[in-house]
Amino acid sequence: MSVCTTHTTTSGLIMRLTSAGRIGAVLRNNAGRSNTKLHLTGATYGVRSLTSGTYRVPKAFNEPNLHFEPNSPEREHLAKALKTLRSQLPKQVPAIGGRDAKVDSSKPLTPTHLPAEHAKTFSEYGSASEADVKRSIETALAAKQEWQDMPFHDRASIFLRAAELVTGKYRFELLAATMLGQGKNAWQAEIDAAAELADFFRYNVSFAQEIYDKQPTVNSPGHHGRTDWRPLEGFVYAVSPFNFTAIGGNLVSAPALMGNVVIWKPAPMTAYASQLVHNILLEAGLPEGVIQLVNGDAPTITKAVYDHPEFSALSFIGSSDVFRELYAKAAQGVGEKKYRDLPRMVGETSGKNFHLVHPSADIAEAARHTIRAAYEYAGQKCSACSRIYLPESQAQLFFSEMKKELARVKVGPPEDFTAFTGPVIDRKAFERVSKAIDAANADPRLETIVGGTYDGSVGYYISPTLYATTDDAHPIFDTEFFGPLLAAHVYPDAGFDAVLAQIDRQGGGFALTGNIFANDQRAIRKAENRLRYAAGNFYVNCKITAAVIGQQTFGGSRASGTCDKAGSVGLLQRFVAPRTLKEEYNKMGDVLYPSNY
Ligand SMILES: NC(=O)c1ccc[n+]([C@@H]2O[C@H](COP(=O)([O-])OP(=O)(O)OC[C@H]3O[C@@H](n4cnc5c(N)ncnc54)[C@H](O)[C@@H]3O)[C@@H](O)[C@H]2O)c1
Ligand SMILES: N[C@@H](CCC=O)C(=O)O
Repeated sequence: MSVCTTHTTTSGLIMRLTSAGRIGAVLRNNAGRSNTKLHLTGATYGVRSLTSGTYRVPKAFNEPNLHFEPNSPEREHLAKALKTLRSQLPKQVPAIGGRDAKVDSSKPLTPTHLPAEHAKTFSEYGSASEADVKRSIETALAAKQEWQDMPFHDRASIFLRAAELVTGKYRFELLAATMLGQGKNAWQAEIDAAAELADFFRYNVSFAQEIYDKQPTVNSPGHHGRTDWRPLEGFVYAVSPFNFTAIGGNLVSAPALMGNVVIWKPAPMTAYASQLVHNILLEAGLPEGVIQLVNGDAPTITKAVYDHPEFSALSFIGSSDVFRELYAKAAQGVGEKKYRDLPRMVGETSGKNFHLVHPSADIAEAARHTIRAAYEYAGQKCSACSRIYLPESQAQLFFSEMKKELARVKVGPPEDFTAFTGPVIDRKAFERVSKAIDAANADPRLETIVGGTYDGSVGYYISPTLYATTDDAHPIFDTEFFGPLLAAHVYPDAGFDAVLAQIDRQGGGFALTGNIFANDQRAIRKAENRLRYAAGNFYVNCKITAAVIGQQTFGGSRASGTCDKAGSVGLLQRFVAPRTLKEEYNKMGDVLYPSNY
């Protein structure tokens, strides 16, 4: 029989000491409800493994895509899921996520609208106050010890189970949420909210295994060196953008898998889709406090996070300006010695991505790739093509191929399966892009090849637009519009070397994605060499969007980000603080060295 005494720690962790020296702990969440029970032995917290073996995680694989052809069963399932979701709108999303989280109806909720139909409210989300965020941080920190002590195989199991939930039970719900809430068509939602999300969960598990496997291989006789891949102390702040449901999933799963706890602030337009992802992780067995989903005003949430001494890393994806602001604030805090650690800044941001067409290229193929890269999802992928460089001899052919193919492209709402592309995300985006179009239409240096129109009466629609110019210094090549707006520079065929220098120089300081279309291998080699720092992802004879997890790691440098590469070991590595261990098996015997005699 063991006797229990109970102690409450400042972090809200209640520990029971038993006469047998075992510690039982009950974690409490914000509301003070007990939600997790565990038994701990001696001074060790967490769930111990009582089985033996160095387990290997299953090999990761890319989720096979569904294609939604007419009359396919998946198209039918998805149409049904869309209809169901529509009938439930607006979806209410609590300020703080969690298994039993409820919307506080005494507080105002913020609406989001369907990008394709702005008169209709899609979600209404609650806003966390500074005090709510502080409590969430404490809840996360209280969950940390148990989480980081959980054997890796068990942590991995949770994310592998989540991948199965994403691709099975919740696939169509996730797709419908991403389609209606973020304005993606079926295919764009499929490659994001089903495939990429599951791929991140599965591949991150393999990347984590790779990290843990990295151990010293050279040991002097009688010595043994090891690496303890510690999670960071404190907590990680993850801030995700509107345009990919999967990105939020990666921003939280990468640090969490390595034993960290995370405060997750998703973009408002993904409040509902992010809640689904969070709930999937909880259903897969993620302990409640490990990822704290917090909605609301970005500066308020950020203030609470940045005021906390245990803020240890920012994991950000979004625009360059916001990242710079968050980076600068963190640096200020570092200067003021606000934090125990030197918080890691991990961020992927904006792009001004290019296609380069060489005179030797297959022009019709280059045009098809360009349409997908520039106009899919209304040009709202960070990787989207927004500047293209065309040789004078091929420019007219390229333009006529673009016109021919674009005549087949339909712009419409996500529920119309025949629509190739849809609206931009919200009024702010619509105003930004339509203003740029007005300016371009009135600019005598630019020739309108296609598009140049917009219609915001029902949804935020901008027609796929292409301008051409011979002005090699036009500011249109330096601004990220984040819409279906492409600008072409027509260069003299003999000026290939000069255009390489121009591409490297232009792009608003960003360096995310770029490519070359060419059949001349010497041109490909030259472009690969000269544009080495102009893009973090450089492609040859294919479009610059749609990197596949496990195949093309993703991320840029210069102003585009810290280039830690989503979908790689590199990203996970940012969320560990390795400890070096060395053990000697021999006795020293003598303090003096032979040379001292
Ligand atoms: N490089 C990549 O991998 C990648 C991927 C997706 C999107 N992006 C970029 O993201 C941008 C589009 O996404 P967006 O419109 O959601 O970006 P955004 O910068 O407006 O918002 C990103 C996130 O930051 C939050 N945020 C905004 N202001 C903030 C502040 N002052 N303090 C704290 N948080 C704040 C937002 O609420 C959101 O959660 C584009 O620039 C695109 O290129 C980059
Ligand atoms: N990784 C995606 C882009 C993500 C940003 O929006 C791509 O490669 O197209």
